[in-house]
Amino acid sequence: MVLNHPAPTQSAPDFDPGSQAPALHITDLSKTFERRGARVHAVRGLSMAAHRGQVTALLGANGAGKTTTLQCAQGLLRPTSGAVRLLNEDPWQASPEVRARVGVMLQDGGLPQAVRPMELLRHVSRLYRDPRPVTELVDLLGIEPFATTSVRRLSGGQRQRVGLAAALIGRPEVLFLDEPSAGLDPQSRQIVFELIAQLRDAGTCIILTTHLMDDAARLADYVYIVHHGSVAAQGTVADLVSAEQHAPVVMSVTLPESRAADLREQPPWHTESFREIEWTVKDRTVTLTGELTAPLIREITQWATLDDWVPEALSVQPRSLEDVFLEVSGSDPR
Ligand SMILES: Nc1ncnc2c1ncn2[C@@H]1O[C@H](COP(=O)(O)OP(=O)(O)OP(=O)(O)O)[C@@H](O)[C@H]1O
Repeated sequence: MVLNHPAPTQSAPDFDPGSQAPALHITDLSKTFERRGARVHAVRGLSMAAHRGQVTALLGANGAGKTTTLQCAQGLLRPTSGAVRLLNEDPWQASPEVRARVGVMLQDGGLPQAVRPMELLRHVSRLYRDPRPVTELVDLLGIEPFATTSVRRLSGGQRQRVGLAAALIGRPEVLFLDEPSAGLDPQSRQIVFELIAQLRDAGTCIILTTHLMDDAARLADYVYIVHHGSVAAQGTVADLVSAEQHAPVVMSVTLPESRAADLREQPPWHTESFREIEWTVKDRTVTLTGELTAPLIREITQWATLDDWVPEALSVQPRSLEDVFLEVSGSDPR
């Protein structure tokens, strides 16, 4: 994991140096808006890269700057400063050829309300030279039952699926997905996730935003945690939760009934070396939370096995992506 404090203007990593240049490369991007006379810094010095054949996730709390970043990357917003290269062009001035190689699914589908999904998809398909057959996407995403119902009457999850189909018609090399699983029921979510994995395996560069840890953990090859408009941490999910960088946070030991009194005597967590560790005792279980380094874990296990008895339960839980996220983004809602 790379933790970035404070928001630096670091250049984004080349995830696989042996492969081609990143399909999307953002360097030191900033975007400010004027709102009622005040300046809003939506993105501040954000750098990132996204590669073909990979899913890159922007993970962040509400208002962190994810959508604004994607909109700059898609050429829908002009950056205040910084550089964006999408398929080696500036997306703000991109040629129609480059635009045709990019698929975008906006939050909540971003679809016109009055049209029916089938009409819409057929219309979109006429814009491309070699479109993916509409019927194939309708089947794949289970759109058939509501293909002739106007978008206005569709549920959020149905709109998402139509939006995704529309984004895929042009066989995009780069696919942007803003909150792809928002509003999806578990079955649709599964279908969408499998589709994303297939597209990734076929070489598509997929860039998605989410605030769902689960989505990022399941889908992403590389994660950028965005906080207050810049990258606060980045890495693969495995890197981000790595026990080598930061020790597991939670350890619990349950003593057998016969040793319960030991919890009240002089266990190691009363010593100076445990001063940064929080601990609680409930019944016969002690739970320790904090930066549990190997020596501290050894002290606990030695204590628990001192007189040749075996604890009733002993567990060390690794940090989850959510723990990491809360650590870098803080726990206050925005
Ligand atoms: N057009 C705009 N005018 C003024 N402020 C804006 C505009 N667009 C975004 N912002 C502000 O910029 C900040 C970042 O917004 P953005 O939509 O990029 O965040 P986000 O990470 O996508 O959030 P969410 O998860 O809620 O979609 C927010 O404070 C938002 O209010």
